[in-house]
Amino acid sequence: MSEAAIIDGKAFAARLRQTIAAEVAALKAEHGLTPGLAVVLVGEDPASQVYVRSKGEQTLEAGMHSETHRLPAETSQAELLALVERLNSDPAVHGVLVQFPVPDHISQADVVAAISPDKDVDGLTVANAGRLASGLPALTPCTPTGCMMLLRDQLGELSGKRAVVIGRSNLMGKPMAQLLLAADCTVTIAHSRTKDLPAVVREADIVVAAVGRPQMVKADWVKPGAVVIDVGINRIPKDDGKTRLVGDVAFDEVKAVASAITPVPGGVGPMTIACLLANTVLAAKRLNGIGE
Ligand SMILES: Nc1nc(=O)c2c([nH]1)NC[C@@H]1CN(c3ccc(C(=O)N[C@@H](CCC(=O)O)C(=O)O)cc3)C=[N+]21
Repeated sequence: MSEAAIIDGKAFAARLRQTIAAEVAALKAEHGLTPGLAVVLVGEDPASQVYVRSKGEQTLEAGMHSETHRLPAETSQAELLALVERLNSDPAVHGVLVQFPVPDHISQADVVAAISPDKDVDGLTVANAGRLASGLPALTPCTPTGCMMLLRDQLGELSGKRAVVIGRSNLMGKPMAQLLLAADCTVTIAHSRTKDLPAVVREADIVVAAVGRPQMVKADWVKPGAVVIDVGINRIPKDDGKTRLVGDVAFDEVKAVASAITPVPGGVGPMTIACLLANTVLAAKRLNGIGE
């Protein structure tokens, strides 16, 4: 067997952002509509600051309206909810994203519940999760949406494939499973209580790893020729005291077995932000009654 193709999510995301920029230009010219994204960051989590900055920059590069609301860590839940309410009714804003994690004194569930489903570009509200599960038009979470694009590009038809999703979070594992199911895959959701996880993963034509455990998925867990999508973003210490980014998959060994694999960084991560822009454009069109 030859080595796996390395799926270039960075390049794919750059092309997707160009397509989005062209669509934004057309919306401006034909409808006088500028899609707008508001990102809210509470506190000073260093990783979140980096992500939020990239989101703002890429939103502007696509020709969209961008606003970033940076609130101190002591912000009360009531203050945060009041900001979300204001953004819900602001006609220049079509997407509202509150960056996670939020500080411990704020309930993530309450924050999500306050976001208008029509502006929920994270696809996290109960309304959007239910719409996705029911096969209705929805805003779908960005990371799984990006994974689906990479899978379709790699495999073409997904119908009938066996997919194993490792991880069951509301942001990633559950919506990923729903999207794969909607594409007619046979889907298993595995998690920390799954018995004999390696044997379950070995059944899969498509493996999506989203557990947050560095390099957990080993070569002997993977069926030869499977496509492996690595959603993990783990910082591990290097010998020189600095850190490096690794996924949930033992990349160097798994690439000898898989037919295609996403690297970390440069795989799924860049797709997440590109899909956030795509969701914001979609929300702007739906809010303004413009057909897809
Ligand atoms: N409400 C909310 N929605 C989110 O979608 C959300 C969130 N909160 N909180 C944190 C996670 C994480 N996340 C990433 C986005 C981009 C990269 C990304 O661009 N990664 C690059 C670079 C990574 C780096 O160098 O640090 C890569 O993998 O190549 C990674 C992770 C969105 N998240």
